[in-house]
Amino acid sequence: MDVVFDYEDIQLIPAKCIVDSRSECDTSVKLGKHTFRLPVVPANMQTIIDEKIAIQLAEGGYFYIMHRFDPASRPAFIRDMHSRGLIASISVGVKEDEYGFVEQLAADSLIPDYITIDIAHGHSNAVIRMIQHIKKHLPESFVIAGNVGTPEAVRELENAGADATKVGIGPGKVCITKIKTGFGTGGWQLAAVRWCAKAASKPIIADGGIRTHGDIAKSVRFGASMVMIGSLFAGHEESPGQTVERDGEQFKEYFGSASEFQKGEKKNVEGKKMYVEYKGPLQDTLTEMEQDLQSSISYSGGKSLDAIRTVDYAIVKNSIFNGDKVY
Ligand SMILES: NC(=O)C1=CN([C@@H]2O[C@H](COP(=O)(O)OP(=O)(O)OC[C@H]3O[C@@H](n4cnc5c(N)ncnc54)[C@H](OP(=O)(O)O)[C@@H]3O)[C@@H](O)[C@H]2O)C=CC1
Ligand SMILES: Nc1nc2c(ncn2[C@@H]2O[C@H](COP(=O)(O)O)[C@@H](O)[C@H]2O)c(=O)[nH]1
Repeated sequence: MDVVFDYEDIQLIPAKCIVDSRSECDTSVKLGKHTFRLPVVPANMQTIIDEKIAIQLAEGGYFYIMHRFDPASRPAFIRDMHSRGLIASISVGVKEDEYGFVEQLAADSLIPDYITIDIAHGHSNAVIRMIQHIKKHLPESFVIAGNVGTPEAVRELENAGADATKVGIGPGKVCITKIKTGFGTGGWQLAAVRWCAKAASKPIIADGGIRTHGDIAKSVRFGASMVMIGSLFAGHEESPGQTVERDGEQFKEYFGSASEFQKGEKKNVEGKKMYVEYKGPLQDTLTEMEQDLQSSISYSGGKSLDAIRTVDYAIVKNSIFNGDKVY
C-alpha cells in the first residue's frame, strides 16, 4: 500500500456542476438483484436495528441487514418480510448451529434475499466454509462476507463464492479491537477501503468509521459500493437501545456486538457501550443523508454516484475540520 490516510485526511475536489438543482442527482445503488435509495446500510447491531426498523427501511426502498443476536426469530422474520412483499436480509455467524440453520431454511424453502456472514475476523477458513455451505444450500441468496481488511482476504472470500465483502476491522465507534489486540484498519480505514477495492471484482461495503455524511461520498470515491454505519444511526426515536435521561436531556445506548452487554460475559470482549444524544426520527436522518449525498454528486460534476468515483482529491493531513462540527 502506498499512502495511508483516513476520512478526515481527505477532501474531494469539485468539478463543474451539470445540474440546475441538487434534486436532479440520483443517489440510488444496485446491490445484487435490487436497487436501493442510498448506498448506506445501518449496522447489523442490536442497538441499531430491529424488526420494526427493518420493515420501515425495506418499505422506504433502503437496504437493511437484520442482526443475528436473536437467532431463533430468523425464520419467522424471513416469512414476515416476504409476506409483506419486502426483501429478507439476515445475518449468520459461523458456529456449528448455523450450518443446520442454513440447511433448515433450504428445506423449508425460506430463501433470504441477502445473507451476511458477520464475524470479527472474516479472513478465515470458518468464513470460507460458511460461504460455500450457503452457496450449496441457498444458491439464490446474495452473500456478503466479512469483516476483512486486506486485498488477499477480499480475493479469497470472493473466490469462495462471496457476492460482496465487508471491509473494516476495528474502525467502529464502539470498537476496542485496536486497543485490545493492536490490529485493524482503525486510523486508516479509508485507505484500507481503497486497497481492498482495487483487488475486488465484486462490491465492497466499507464498514465502520463513518462520522459525517461527507464520509459516505469519500467511501464511494475510494471504491465502496455501499457503506455500513452504526453510530450515526444510533440514538433515534426508533432505535432499539435503551433511553436514559441525564440533566433533563435524553440519550440512547449504543453498544458493540462484541461488548459484554451483547455477550452477557466478559470473555473476548472487543466492544464497549456509549450513550449518544437523542436524535429524533430515523427518517429525518435518512432524508438529510440523501440530500447531502445529492449535493456531493453535484460537486462531483455528475448526476449519479458514478461521478464521485473519479473525482480528484487532496490529502490534507488532519487539518480539515479544525474542531468544526455541523451543529
Ligand atoms: N468489524 C469489527 O472490527 C469487529 C466486529 N465485531 C463484531 O462482534 C460480533 C462478534 O464477533 P465474533 O466474536 O467474531 O463472533 P462470534 O462470537 O460468533 O465468534 C465466531 C467464531 O469465531 C471465533 N473467533 C472469533 N474471533 C476470532 C479470532 N480473532 N480468531 C479466531 N477465531 C475467532 C469464535 O471462537 P472464540 O470466541 O472461541 O475465539 C467463534 O467460534 C460480530 O457481530 C462482529 O461483527 C467484533 C470485533 C471486531
Ligand atoms: N471491534 C468491534 N467492532 C464492532 C463491534 N460491534 C460492531 N462493530 C463494528 O462497528 C461498525 C459500526 O461502526 P461505526 O463507526 O459506524 O459506529 C459495525 O458495523 C461493526 O462492523 C464491537 O463490539 N467491536
